[in-house]
Amino acid sequence: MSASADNIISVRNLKVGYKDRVILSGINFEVRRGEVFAILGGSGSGKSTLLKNMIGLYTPMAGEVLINGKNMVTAYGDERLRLLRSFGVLYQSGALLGSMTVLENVKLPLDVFTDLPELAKDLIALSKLRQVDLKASSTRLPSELSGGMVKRAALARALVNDPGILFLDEPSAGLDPITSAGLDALFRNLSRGWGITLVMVTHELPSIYAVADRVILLDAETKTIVAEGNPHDLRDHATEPLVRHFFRREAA
Ligand SMILES: Nc1ncnc2c1ncn2[C@@H]1O[C@H](COP(=O)(O)OP(=O)(O)OP(=O)(O)O)[C@@H](O)[C@H]1O
Repeated sequence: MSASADNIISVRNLKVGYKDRVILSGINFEVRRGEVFAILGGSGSGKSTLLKNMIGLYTPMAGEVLINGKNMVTAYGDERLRLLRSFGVLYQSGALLGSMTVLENVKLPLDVFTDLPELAKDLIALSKLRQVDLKASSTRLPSELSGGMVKRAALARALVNDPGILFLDEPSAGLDPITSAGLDALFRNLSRGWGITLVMVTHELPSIYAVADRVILLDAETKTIVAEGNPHDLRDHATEPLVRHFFRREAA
C-alpha cells in the first residue's frame, strides 16, 4: 500500500503568517483517512493560524495543503467550491444565527448549496440533529440552548453536507468537563462510527487523550512542529523537556 493512499490531507512545506511576520514555517504532516488528528501547542503558537490556512480562510506564504489530493492553496472557481464542500468547520463560537431555530440553522448550508425541496432539507437536517443527539431541540432558538447544545447544533450544521472531513477550532472551549466529555464521545463516534476524519485545534489534555489518534505539537519559539505521534506515546516516551512538559502538565 502506498504511503499516500490513506492520507486525506497532506501539508507540505507550509509557511504561514500575517503580512511579513512569519508565524510557522517548514510545516509538513499528513492526516490519515478516518483518524482524529489534533493540532496542539501553547497559547500563540499558531494553531488557529494553521487551521485557517488549511481551510482556505487565509492564503499561506508558501507551501501546499492537499485535501483529497487537490491543492487548497491554488484551487479556484468550481474546483475550490468542490473542495470547500468536502469539509465542514466547527468554529469556536458555534456561530449560530440567533433569530433562527436550531433546525433552520442546520438547514442553512442546504439552502445555500442545494435546490432540494423544503421537506428533503428538513429530513436531512433532522437526521443530522439526531446524529448529535439534539433532535428534541430542533424548534428551539439558540438562546434557549446550553453551551454544549450550541456546539452540537453547530456540529449538526457542519455535518449537513455529509463532509468527509471536519475541522474543529477549540471545540471544548468554555464548556464544563462533563459537557466536554460528552462532546468527546460524540467526536469518537463521528470518527469510529461514521468514518469522518476530524482535525481539531485544542489544548484540553483530557480531550486529547480521550479522542486523538495522532497529534502535532507546535512551538512559538522555533515556529515549527516539535513533536508528532500518538499522544499517549508522546506522554510516556518523549525525552525533549518541552514535549514532556506539554503532555505531562496535568497527567498523574
Ligand atoms: N489576524 C491576525 N493578524 C496578525 N497577527 C495575528 C492574527 N491572528 C493571530 N495573530 C498572531 O499570530 C500568532 C499565533 O496566533 P494563533 O491565534 O494562531 O495562536 P494559537 O496557538 O491558536 O493561540 P491560542 O491558543 O491562544 O488561541 C500570535 O502571535 C497572534 O498574535
